[in-house]
Amino acid sequence: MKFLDEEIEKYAEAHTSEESSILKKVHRDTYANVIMPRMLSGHLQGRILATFSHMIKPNLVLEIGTYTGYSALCLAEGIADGGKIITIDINEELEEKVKGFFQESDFRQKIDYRIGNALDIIPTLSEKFDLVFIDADKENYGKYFDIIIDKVQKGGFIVADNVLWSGKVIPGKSNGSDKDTKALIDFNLKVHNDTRVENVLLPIRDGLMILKKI
Ligand SMILES: C[S@@+](CC[C@H](N)C(=O)[O-])C[C@H]1O[C@@H](n2cnc3c(N)ncnc32)[C@H](O)[C@@H]1O
Repeated sequence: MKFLDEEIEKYAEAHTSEESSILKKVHRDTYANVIMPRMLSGHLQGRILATFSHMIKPNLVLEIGTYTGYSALCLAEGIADGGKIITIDINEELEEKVKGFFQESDFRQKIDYRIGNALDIIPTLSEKFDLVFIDADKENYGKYFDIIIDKVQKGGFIVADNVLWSGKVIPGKSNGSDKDTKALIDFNLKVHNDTRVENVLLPIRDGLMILKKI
């Protein structure tokens, strides 16, 4: 399913700042050579993530789900001097390619790329994050929230991708029985009812849940 009406998406992209040359390269290479390229955030969502990063000016960012590095490069754009993004992915097959992209970018010093299961790595992190982007396996979204919430600064943000799941989270649009749909329905309800955060569900692309820790 296309996330947005095609004409609207084209118009929005035509009136949005261009991607950098490295982002264009990651995009092109991912679509030519990597399976499931639709997982990559893309032009419009990438500029939104970069804008959030510029607005927050974070010292420390955590990303769960690097894939080919597109969103990590966008999130790195607004990081304060001396700050960094830790980005985690379980897929070691993409490691060399992604390292090459990061190395080629202006943000090579700011990106700490780790390979492994985020559920194992996150509990070992002692940092406090200003911004967290959750974009990995949907069935663990609730667990990711539980293990990161105490590692987010007061006033910091968590952004979770794909929370609309092509509309399947809407009552009656699916029977809600596949595990990813069920996990996202549970996640949306869980964070909406959690008094430690304020939230807004942005119906952009496949849905971005924005949580502010209060
Ligand atoms: C949707 S893609 C990420 C897309 C990327 N954030 C972007 O916008 O370009 C999801 C990624 O999560 C990774 N992933 C899945 N389960 C994981 C886990 N338990 N720990 C770390 N990464 C995981 C997958 O290997 C995949 O590369």
